Amino acid sequence: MAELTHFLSCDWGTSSFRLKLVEWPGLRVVATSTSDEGNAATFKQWQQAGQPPERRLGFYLSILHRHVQKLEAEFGHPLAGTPVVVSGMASSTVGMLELPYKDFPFATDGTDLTTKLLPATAEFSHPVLLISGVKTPDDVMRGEEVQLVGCHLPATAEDQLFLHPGTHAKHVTVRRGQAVALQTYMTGEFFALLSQQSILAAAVEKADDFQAPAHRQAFEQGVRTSQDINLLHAAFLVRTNQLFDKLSKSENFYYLSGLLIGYELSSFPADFTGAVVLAGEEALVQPYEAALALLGLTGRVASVTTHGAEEVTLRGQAVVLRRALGAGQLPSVTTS
Ligand SMILES: O=C(O)C(=O)C[C@@H](O)[C@H](O)CO
Repeated sequence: MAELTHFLSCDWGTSSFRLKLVEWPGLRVVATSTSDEGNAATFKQWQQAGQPPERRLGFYLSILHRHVQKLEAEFGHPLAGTPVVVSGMASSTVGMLELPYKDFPFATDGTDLTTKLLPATAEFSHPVLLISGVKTPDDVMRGEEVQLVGCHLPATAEDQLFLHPGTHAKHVTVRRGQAVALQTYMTGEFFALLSQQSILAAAVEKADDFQAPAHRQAFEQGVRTSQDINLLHAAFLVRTNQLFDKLSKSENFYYLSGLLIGYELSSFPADFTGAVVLAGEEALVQPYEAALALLGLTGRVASVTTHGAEEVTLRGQAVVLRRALGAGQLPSVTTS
């Protein structure tokens, strides 16, 4: 038996899989294994495999196992017994094991999130702490609630707005240490569908240089257009931008991004003057920050602070892991 020195952080989303070996309690990432084996693709594979329902958990754990082996090889030590903390869509209808949502409101210090502990077995030698999502009467999230907890928001008298860009962008209102309202915007998913599967695919080319002046300009043009023109018409302008040589394909990528983010932010609450907390992948946080400024929202609110996705995921998972350790649900020692 040895003292707990590491945990495995699994952020298993709809379209991506991320496993990290993390030092405990310092939260330094030692090794990472990522893939596009998101829950949507894994669930499809599971359905195609035609196995009985009782094998589903094992099917998902075998993917986890393969990634743990990669980390083990990189780390150079066995990881048997090291706990895995899993957040995201793994607890959903398309995940390894469906867990019920925790109802809103929930405490932003992470004390009342729903979790399930799956003990280590002969096939998978790690206890798994699976974190469930949260729901309002008409909206849900899985994964972002852990990142919200990882923002370590102070319980202020003034409302805070947690913005999480992504496939399903989340806007969560926080009041005195409680998350009280949620709206999901399918911004990232619409972007993927329009830019990859519609007629606009021929007019758009993926780019990853938001700061290039021409890209930034095209993005800002998209944000401005979103405030004046109907979405269904403005989307077609992506095609005519290219037909009439107004924008290059990579500029169009940012124009479409600006359009959709602009439409999403159109519903920013008119009377909100509190603090905005923007957390997510850097490539998404940057354009949201720019759009907030362009729309005059940055000047109107108390502050806009930003956090990276990895930082808030690890900190949020650490809160939940610490709670499980404190409650004696998990041994504070590993078996290797
Ligand atoms: O719980 C579910 O079934 C969801 O669809 C939640 C989803 O929106 C995630 O929060 C982000 O992809």
